[in-house]
Amino acid sequence: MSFDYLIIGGGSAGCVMAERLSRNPNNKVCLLEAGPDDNSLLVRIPAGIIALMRSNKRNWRYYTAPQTELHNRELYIPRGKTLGGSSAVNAMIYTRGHPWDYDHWESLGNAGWGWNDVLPIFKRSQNQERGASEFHGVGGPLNVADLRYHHPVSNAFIKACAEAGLPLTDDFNNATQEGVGFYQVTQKDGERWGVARGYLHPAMERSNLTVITAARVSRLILDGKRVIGAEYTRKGRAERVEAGETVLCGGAINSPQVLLLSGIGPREELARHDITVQHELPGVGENLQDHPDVLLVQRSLIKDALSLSPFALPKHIKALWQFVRHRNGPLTSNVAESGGFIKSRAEEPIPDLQLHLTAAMLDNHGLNWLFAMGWGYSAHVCILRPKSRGRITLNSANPSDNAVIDPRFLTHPDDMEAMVRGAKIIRDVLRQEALKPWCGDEVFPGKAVQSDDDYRDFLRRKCDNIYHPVGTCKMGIDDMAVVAPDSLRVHGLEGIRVVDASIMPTLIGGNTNAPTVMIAEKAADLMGV
Ligand SMILES: Cc1cc2nc3c(=O)[nH]c(=O)nc-3n(C[C@H](O)[C@H](O)[C@H](O)COP(=O)(O)OP(=O)(O)OC[C@H]3O[C@@H](n4cnc5c(N)ncnc54)[C@H](O)[C@@H]3O)c2cc1C
Repeated sequence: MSFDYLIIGGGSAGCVMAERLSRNPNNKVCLLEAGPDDNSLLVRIPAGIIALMRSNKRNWRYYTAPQTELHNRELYIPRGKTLGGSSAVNAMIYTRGHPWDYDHWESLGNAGWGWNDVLPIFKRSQNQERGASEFHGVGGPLNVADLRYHHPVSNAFIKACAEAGLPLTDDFNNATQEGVGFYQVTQKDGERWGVARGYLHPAMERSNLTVITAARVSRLILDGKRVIGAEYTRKGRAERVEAGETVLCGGAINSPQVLLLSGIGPREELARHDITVQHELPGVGENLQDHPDVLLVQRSLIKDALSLSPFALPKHIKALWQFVRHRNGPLTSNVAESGGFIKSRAEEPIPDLQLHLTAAMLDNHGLNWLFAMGWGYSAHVCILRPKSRGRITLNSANPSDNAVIDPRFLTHPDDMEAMVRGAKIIRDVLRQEALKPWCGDEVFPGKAVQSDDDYRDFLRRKCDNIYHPVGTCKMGIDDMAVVAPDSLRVHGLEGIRVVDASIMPTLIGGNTNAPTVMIAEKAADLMGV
């Protein structure tokens, strides 16, 4: 098979690329996705995230390497494995980060990626249901809506934040970002509106776009320094596809893995696995950044939480009816309805913490079933610009082995101290008057945690991640950069670009789906399509 363009990975970025590249009927475009299609009720129903978190079918279900600062725990890393990628399994929160993040990218040598350059792209890629404004656009493919359902404890959490002296806001995507409130979500008419729904599904009507699912790319095919296609396996058979240009959209974990398997990366890492060096590029897999996150959990006196208890069954049946009949009620919840961006101390120039409140008892990403059968609520706090840096390496040269994911969480001491400040702030919020009707026993951090050392110990035991790995094929002009800012072409190679969350030079201060869509839209602009 031969195409003009080959897209590897049908996730957030891959869906945008497929739509943009196939707009011109003269372009023959092929999209290879490792997972199945996204035709699933669990994907459509927003609260389906609870089941997708455990899915073997549409979730890669990765684990990190042992984290040295976290008692060598191996942390769960869910990633979407279906059309739409992680946008098909995510919490649908629509945030972009702070304008500073993009001006910072530009200051690192990435001309054209400053806030004033990217704001128009964010605006044109969205359909803001509240209407157009200085910061929002209408008519774009990504539908951005207010939640149709708010759990009472999410409301009380916002009030408690105000009582604790935190600012409130009704828009996290303005110039300041600061404040607590309800998140807006990528939903439409009460259903998840992932990037596949917004971009890919309409484009799949086009005869010049071929989408092949269950096709896992094992390596790129090179002719000298030019990439001419890729090999993939489907139903146990090895296949190949050739293309004039290949766009790698495998996400921050799989894109570097595919490059490494193809002999593109740091010499020593390739040598360790007897992979012939096709192109030495020391930055591939380096610079991994993710948001470390911890949960503070309260038991609830009122039994109204999202519980997996059998006693909650009648409520769940009613919720299903509300969803089926009216597309509203608890099943339209994104399960992290309220939260926001705050400063961990007065001298921070911009918010350095993000909060998410879940009206459920959560431990280990909800994978702890027994715990989730309790009645309670959980407040996440994460630091937005961690200084720790990790890496993606190979387990082996076998393409069906998972990569080694080592975010090295909290290895930078400043990250630990910011997490301690964050945990203290949230604990204070959870004790405020507005939450008193719910406030039962504290589960985490627990009564014994009082001193700063206790908090550090708590974080070593419980700190985890909140699903935003980026940076492993970073954009830039320095020695460790993998792609060039003016084209997203891989340095030193022809016929190959990387377009996904892995190109972020630094992690933005917010959830990463909308920024990934922006990256892909901008990539298409740079390609002139
Ligand atoms: C549980 C969860 C909750 C999240 N919540 C939010 C949120 O509320 N808001 C937000 O903004 N962000 C959220 N995120 C993050 C956001 O969804 C991601 O940052 C974004 O989707 C990343 O897009 P991507 O294109 O880089 O990668 P992905 O969307 O992960 O896409 C990569 C695609 O490539 C495919 N692939 C990988 N390797 C291969 C291969 N070898 N061959 C073929 N195909 C391959 C994968 O199956 C996948 O479909 C969440 C993520 C998760 C996992």
